[in-house]
Amino acid sequence: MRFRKKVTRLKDSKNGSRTAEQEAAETGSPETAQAGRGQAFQTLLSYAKPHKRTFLAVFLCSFFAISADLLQPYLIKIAIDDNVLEGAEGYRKLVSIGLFFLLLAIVSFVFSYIQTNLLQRAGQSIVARLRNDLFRHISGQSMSFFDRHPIGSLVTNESSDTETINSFFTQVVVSLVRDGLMLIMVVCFMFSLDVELASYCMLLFPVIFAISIAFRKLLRTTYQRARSQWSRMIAFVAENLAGMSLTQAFHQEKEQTRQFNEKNDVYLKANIREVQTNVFFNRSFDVLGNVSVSLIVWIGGIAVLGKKMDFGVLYAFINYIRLFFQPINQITQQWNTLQSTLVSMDRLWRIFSIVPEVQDPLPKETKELPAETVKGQVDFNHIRFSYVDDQEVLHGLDLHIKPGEFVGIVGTTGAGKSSLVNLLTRFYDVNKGSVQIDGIDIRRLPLDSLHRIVGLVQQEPFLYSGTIVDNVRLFRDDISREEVIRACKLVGAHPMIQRLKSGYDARLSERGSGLSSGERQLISFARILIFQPKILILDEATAHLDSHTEKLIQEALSLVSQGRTTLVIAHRLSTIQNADRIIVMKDGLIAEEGTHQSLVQLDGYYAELQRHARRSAQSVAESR
Ligand SMILES: Nc1ncnc2c1ncn2[C@@H]1O[C@H](COP(=O)(O)OP(=O)(O)OP(=O)(O)O)[C@@H](O)[C@H]1O
Repeated sequence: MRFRKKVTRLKDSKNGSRTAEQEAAETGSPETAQAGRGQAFQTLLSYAKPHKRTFLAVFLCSFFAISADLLQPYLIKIAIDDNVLEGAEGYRKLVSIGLFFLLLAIVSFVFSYIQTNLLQRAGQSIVARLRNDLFRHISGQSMSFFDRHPIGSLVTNESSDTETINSFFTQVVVSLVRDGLMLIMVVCFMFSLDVELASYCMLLFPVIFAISIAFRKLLRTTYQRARSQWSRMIAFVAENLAGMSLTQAFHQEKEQTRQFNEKNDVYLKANIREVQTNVFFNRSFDVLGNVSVSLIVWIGGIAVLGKKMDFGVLYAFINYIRLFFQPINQITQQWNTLQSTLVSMDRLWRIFSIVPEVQDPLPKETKELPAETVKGQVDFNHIRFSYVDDQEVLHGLDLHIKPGEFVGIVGTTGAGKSSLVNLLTRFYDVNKGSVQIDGIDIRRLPLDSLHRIVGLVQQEPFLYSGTIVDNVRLFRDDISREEVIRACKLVGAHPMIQRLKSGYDARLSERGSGLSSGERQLISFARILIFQPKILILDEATAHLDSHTEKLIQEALSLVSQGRTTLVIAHRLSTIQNADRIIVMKDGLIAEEGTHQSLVQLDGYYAELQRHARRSAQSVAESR
């Protein structure tokens, strides 16, 4: 991955909290942005390196196309000064000049066509590779990364930021090459026609330079403002779409629409301001161009009247001064694209420079633990953990689970149940203490082995867009359809799948919508039977399941937990009544532990939770 190789790796601190550099890279302090821009730009160019032959061909095509364009006014000058007044002889030459003019137009068309195609192809393939690298990089990030980066903004990175980089190659680079070349050649033609008049025109350069400098900061600020408002709006839309059911359930549509309108308005204003600045900037060159033409007509006209200059030369000069402003106009119009490239590059660089907090161990520290030999002993040794510095969530928790033990975890919301199991999958790393499997610190296990050993059934299981079969075997073709069907039958998902129109080939829509959360959990259970992890974590569905699905889940759970160490975060206490041990969590610590019977007898926090659950169930039943 080029971008990742080249950027400065921002080192992660051992205990999981982020370094100052990492904070700075993510929050984008100006110094970091400045430091990163050079590297980011170099990296971007390294993406272009494999296409250097194409860029050379583009340069040659531009040269031929521009030469053909610029010869045209010169031909007309020859026609006017040398042939128009020559009678029959001049007429024949005029016909050949006309044909040559036509030939030049065809040459210009052909080379421009080839150049545009070559450049588009190179630009698109550069960006396709960049998008791949970015997607792979984001997919390899730890959960803390996703806590800090809204999905909407990552979508913007993956879509519009990479597309902007494409515009850089297909517009900015082409403009710099083609228009830069054109400018140089126009100046050469002007000097070859009349040195004095050409020298006057050179006075325009400092004026153009001054205008560009005057607008530079304003253009950048307005552009950046518009872009950040845009990405705020997209992030808002992405979040809202993900939480649409909640919005509707709590009749938040009006409020959310109001907030969206507000963001949309701010973006609209920022956008208008940006467009106004651009138009003003670009049109100021038009004005300068027209002033120059009138000066040339005045100075050149006097020279023609005084017989110091041929009329054809003046005609060609007027054409060239117009052509002189054309590339300048084009180049300055690319200013915006260049600005957007810099902003996008900055943003991509910030993402690319984030090293995942959770990583594979170094080779010398790696311990192999083949999945077949795992016994399933799990030890949480005095673990301390915080998502955010200074806000500890788990405070030195100790928990030792025997191979094959079924452990239920209960507690009030926010007690730290999910945080605890997230440490076992290494979605996050502990700040202090250690988590071990069969006596080996899980930070020493390669992540892919760890994830083969520890299986997870989430509260809201994620299903990919694809068929049921794809989702159970996770797109692995070496697992047969028959195995998938057998697993689904065992967990009791078969009748439900058969009710779907295309059965096992039914394509699930995004995130498995179309299936209830209980049904999605059943599919996840089938996955467990296919992949056979030695340790199973189940975050039980919180939604009220109908009694039939609840029974199916209970049965599936007792089936899949056989022969594996199982940790179940239970929201319904009935799920874990038969657990070997129940852990009761409170404020990031274990408050009580024991079997259901012993905890009821203790009449402590667990008994209180149970009474509370019973009261809630009663009031739900009464309200029906
Ligand atoms: N991604 C996160 N970033 C910051 N804080 C978090 C994050 N996830 C959880 N927390 C905080 O950590 C604490 C423990 O949360 P956790 O999700 O582990 O509790 P829980 O017992 O699983 O609760 P629930 O039953 O509601 O799922 C809470 O105070 C919560 O606000």
